[in-house]
Parts: sequence; structure tokens; C-alpha cells
Amino acid sequence: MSYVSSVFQRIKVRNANEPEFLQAVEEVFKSLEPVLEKHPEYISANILERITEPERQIIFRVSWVDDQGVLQINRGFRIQFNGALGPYKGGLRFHPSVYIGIIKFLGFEQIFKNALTGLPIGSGKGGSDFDPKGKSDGEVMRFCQSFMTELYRHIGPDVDVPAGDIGVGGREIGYLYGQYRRIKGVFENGVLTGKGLSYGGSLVRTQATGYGLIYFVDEMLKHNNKVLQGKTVVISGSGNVAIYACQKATALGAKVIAMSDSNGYIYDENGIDLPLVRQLKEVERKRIRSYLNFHPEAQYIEGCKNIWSIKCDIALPCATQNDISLENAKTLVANGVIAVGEGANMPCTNEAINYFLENKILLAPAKAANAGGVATSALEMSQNSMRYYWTFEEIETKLKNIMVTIHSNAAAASSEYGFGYNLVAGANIAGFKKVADAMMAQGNY
Ligand SMILES: NC(=O)C1=CN([C@@H]2O[C@H](COP(=O)(O)OP(=O)(O)OC[C@H]3O[C@@H](n4cnc5c(N)ncnc54)[C@H](OP(=O)(O)O)[C@@H]3O)[C@@H](O)[C@H]2O)C=CC1
Ligand SMILES: O=C(O)CCC(=O)C(=O)O
Repeated sequence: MSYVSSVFQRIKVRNANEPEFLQAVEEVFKSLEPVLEKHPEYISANILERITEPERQIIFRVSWVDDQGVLQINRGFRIQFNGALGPYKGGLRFHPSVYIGIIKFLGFEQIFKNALTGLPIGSGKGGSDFDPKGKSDGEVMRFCQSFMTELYRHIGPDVDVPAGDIGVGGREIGYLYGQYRRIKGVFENGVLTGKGLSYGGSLVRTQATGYGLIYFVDEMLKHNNKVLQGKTVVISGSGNVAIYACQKATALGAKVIAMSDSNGYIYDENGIDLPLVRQLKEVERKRIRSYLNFHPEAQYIEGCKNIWSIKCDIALPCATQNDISLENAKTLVANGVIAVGEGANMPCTNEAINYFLENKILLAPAKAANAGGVATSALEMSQNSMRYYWTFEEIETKLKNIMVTIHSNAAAASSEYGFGYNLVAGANIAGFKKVADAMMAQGNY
């Protein structure tokens, strides 16, 4: 058994009930054999076992009163996974499926993603099993206030800087920051990112993950003598990442023909009417099926997984983890897909990833392709520290340069370690080396 496999066996035993975390670790470890061969010092320093064990995990009770006056109890999490490169940084997810294994997989992925941005940010992730769906603004506010009443003691602009993820957008960040300020009594807005523009938010942060994804996919296509212009695109999800991926893909000449939510998907062969989707999702918080009230010529199909049976050139999973199974991957390949861009975190199963790579499909891995969100969060932190605002154009240019650089660094690392043009391996290796070197330099911790 190889060294990497033997370490993975130990990690499996220690984290036996966390399949998503083990999946994420296995996917990264698959790329690391040649790195450890070339750098035996990482083995002596036991980097693999250290990098897979969070520096700190905080689990707490969140009690809040619903609109009926009933006391509700949820569980809150914050994992400070790796601080070697900077303050812990990563989003908060509010979704009923949240448990420690989900937060650990997300925090683990965040280590490499944040390293790839080239900016000084460590890795953290958090959230709760609270379900914001169907809750009133007052309920969401009381939940956020209670969540922050515990979290505030563990975070700070130089300690740990949370942001949004599934179920946490501008409304939730506002309530969370308001409670932080109320408790601390200081205007310390560098403690959270994804804030509203009136109290320290950054231009482009709302669009950043989706735009960054499209910049990355565009770069990958160009590198392979292909173009985005004229391609048909299917996007899963209709949240923050999906909406702005759709906007930028359309602006660059592609045609998005389908989007989904957790109930089902819409197929509009004329191209998705994005202003309508934004109104339905960002403003009215409705289900995507209501698209048909305005476009009766479109189709709504119940069940979100079948979206991958639609023939398209480019698939962009932007909803949640394990969205594309091996079966979905086989259907996409049989239907002629040329590229897959992971907007969500870990949206393809490991079997689906292998199938795409074996079939020479261009695959933009999440750690690289969705890093534009956290990179722009780091730019928000910079602006908060400087007490200054850059313009939309300045930030978008920085975001684009970051995505292009991540692509070239991942491609170079893949080639250097014998993987050819394999961005999955390249992103893992480039991210890993940066963090491993910082950990080595800082001694045993
Ligand atoms: N926001 C950001 O900046 C970043 C987000 N990401 C990742 O992108 C993905 C989407 O995040 P974001 O757009 O912010 O989240 P949102 O909450 O804005 O949107 C999530 C979308 O995915 C759908 N979805 C969520 N859970 C499921 C599920 N279990 N099954 C099917 N559909 C689901 C939602 O549908 P419904 O409304 O029905 O639940 C919704 O359409 C996540 O994987 C997140 O980790 C990665 C980098 C940065
Ligand atoms: O902007 C951030 O800090 C977090 C973004 C995020 O959660 C992610 O990259 O998955």
C-alpha cells in the first residue's frame, strides 16, 4: 500500500461517519503521489495528517423564537480548518442537510481554493441545519442574531472572517453583522464579507463567483482552441452562483437553456429570461416553476437531477454537492458535452470526475473555478482595512486576472507533475504546495 493510501485509511477510520469529507480528501490525495515522491520532507512533517485535521471545530446551540412564539433549537458550526496563509476565511451555509461532515468537506476544499487565489486567507467554514426556506424575515433575523451571539467570540477581522454560502446571502449577512456590532460596540466591518454596499460591502462580490466561473471556463476553452460564443449551456441551481454565471455566459455570447432549483428545472430553448429568474428568486424568493407563468412556451420538469439529460455543450453545476453522478456524466458525454465547470463545491462525484477525464472532457474543478467569490471577499477585506472603495471596473479587472492566473498555475502544476493538462490534479497540487510550504515554515502545529 502506498504512503498516501495508508494515510487515507487512517483518516477513514477517524472520520468514519463523514462520507462527504472522505470524498473530498480522497479526491485531493489522488493528485498527491508524485508531489510526495518529489518532496519527501512533506512526509517527514506528516503534512497529510495535519492538513486533514481542522485546527479547531466549534459546535453550538442556536435557540430562537418563531413567529408562533415557539422556541426552536438548531445546531451551529464553525470550523477553523487551516490558518497557515491568513485569517480563517469561508462561508456559512444554512440548510437542513448541514452536519459536521458537510462543514468539514467544505472547509477542507476551502484550504486549497483560498491558496489558489494568491491572497492572504486561511480556511474556515460554518453554518447551521436551520432552513431559511419559508421563514419570515423576522424569523431569519432572530435566528441570525442568536447564531452570532455565540459566534462573535470566535471571529474577528484578523481571526476568522465568515461570508455567505447556500442559504446565506445579503439579508443574512446584514443581520449577522448588525448583531456583531451590537455586541462588540465597534464598527469592525472587516469581520464579515458579502456585506451590503452601504456598510462596507464590495462591488462585484455579489457577481464574483458566477463571473469568475465563466472567466475560468472561457480561459480553459481558449487554451484548448475553443470559444464560449455560440455554445449552449445548462446550469443547475438558480441561486447566487447560478444567476451570475448565467449573466456572464450570456454576455459572452453563450445561450443558457436550463436552470433549476431543488424541486425541478426549467427548459427554455429560446434562452433563459434572466431578469425574470432574478425577480422570482432574488426578490420574491419563489420556486422556479413560476417561470412558466410568464413563459408558457418553456417547460418545467419536476425533479432536479434530470437536468443533466438535456443536450448541451457546457454543463455548469452551480447548486450543491454530488449533483452530477456517474450516470449523469455518462449521459452528458453521450450527448456531446465538451466542458464542465464546477460552480458549486464538489458538485461531481469522484466517479463522475474520473469519467469526464477519461473521456477528455474539459473539466474546471471547483477549487479553481469558483474561487472568484472568496477572492473578491479577500478584496472586500482589503478595502475595509484601507477604509476605501475600488470601482466596479477595478475590482472586475482584478477578479479576471486572478481567475486567469489560477488557470495558468493549475495547468503548470499539472504538467510539472506528469498529469498533462488536468486541471483537477493541477489545482490540487498548486493549492496543496502553497499551504504545505507555509505549514512547514511555521513548525509543528
Ligand atoms: N455564494 C458564493 O460566493 C459561493 C458559493 N459556492 C458554492 O456554490 C453553490 C451554490 O451556492 P449559492 O448559489 O451561493 O447558494 P444559494 O443558496 O444562493 O443557491 C443555491 C441553489 O442551489 C439549489 N440547491 C441547494 N441545495 C440543493 C439540494 N440539496 N438539491 C438541489 N438543489 C439545491 C437551491 O435550490 P432551492 O432554492 O430549491 O434550495 C438554489 O437554487 C454551493 O455549492 C456553494 O457552496 C462556491 C463558492 C462561492
Ligand atoms: O467569500 C467567502 O469567504 C466564502 C466563499 C465560499 O464559501 C466558498 O468559496 O465556498
